[in-house]
Amino acid sequence: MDAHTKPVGAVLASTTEIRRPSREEAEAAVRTLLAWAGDDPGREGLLETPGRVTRAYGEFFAGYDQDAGTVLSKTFKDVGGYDDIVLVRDIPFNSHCEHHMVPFVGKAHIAYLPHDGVVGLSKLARLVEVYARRLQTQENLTAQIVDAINEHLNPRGAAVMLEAEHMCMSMRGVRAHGASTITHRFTGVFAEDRVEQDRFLAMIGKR
Ligand SMILES: Nc1nc2c(ncn2[C@@H]2O[C@H](COP(=O)(O)OP(=O)(O)OP(=O)(O)O)[C@@H](O)[C@H]2O)c(=O)[nH]1
Ligand SMILES: [Zn+2]
Repeated sequence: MDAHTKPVGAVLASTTEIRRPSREEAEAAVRTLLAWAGDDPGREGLLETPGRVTRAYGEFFAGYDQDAGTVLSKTFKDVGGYDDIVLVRDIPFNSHCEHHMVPFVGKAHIAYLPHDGVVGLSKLARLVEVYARRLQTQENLTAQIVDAINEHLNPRGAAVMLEAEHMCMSMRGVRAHGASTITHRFTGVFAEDRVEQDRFLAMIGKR
């Protein structure tokens, strides 16, 4: 496969292969946006900006080149028979909304009930990064995290809650500063058993 012909967003609905533009083409697009904003891309202060922006995009959207299966591939079974809730809360994340390409910023709370071993705790935060570093809706991000946990860890249940502020709602448009959006998804035991759901909510301080 040509270095610039990668499946972009292969996990999204479309699996169409889109040619990845070269860095030079991406930098030219940034110069176009600078001029569209009303500035002069040729002035000294902006000369290096297209290079910086494309490098920043490389970080913001690194998730397209990452894979949840790789992150969750290593599990541990020697945990003293522990089989209760494993919960990591307040995992900070930054993502970009797919409608406006501006950030939404918040925290993720992730829990699962182990079935056949546990995963390293840092891997849950890495899993959030795999999907947050793409263009997203908060609902899709929530669903993708839960689906990956179910697919790769096969737990008795999984619970994910995200809380985030969307800059497209605070910096522009309706300008609802401070409004936060909460999404959650419960599967397995967390979906079937209100007691387990309540334990999750209590552990993240929502009850
Ligand atoms: N459901 C959902 N909506 C989102 C998310 N991020 C941004 N949005 C919304 O996407 C919608 C896009 O609406 P449009 O009417 O197409 O675009 P717009 O004219 O820029 O909308 P306004 O933001 O209301 O000015 C807006 O209501 C945003 O608030 C998200 O993660 N989930
Ligand atoms: Zn938006």
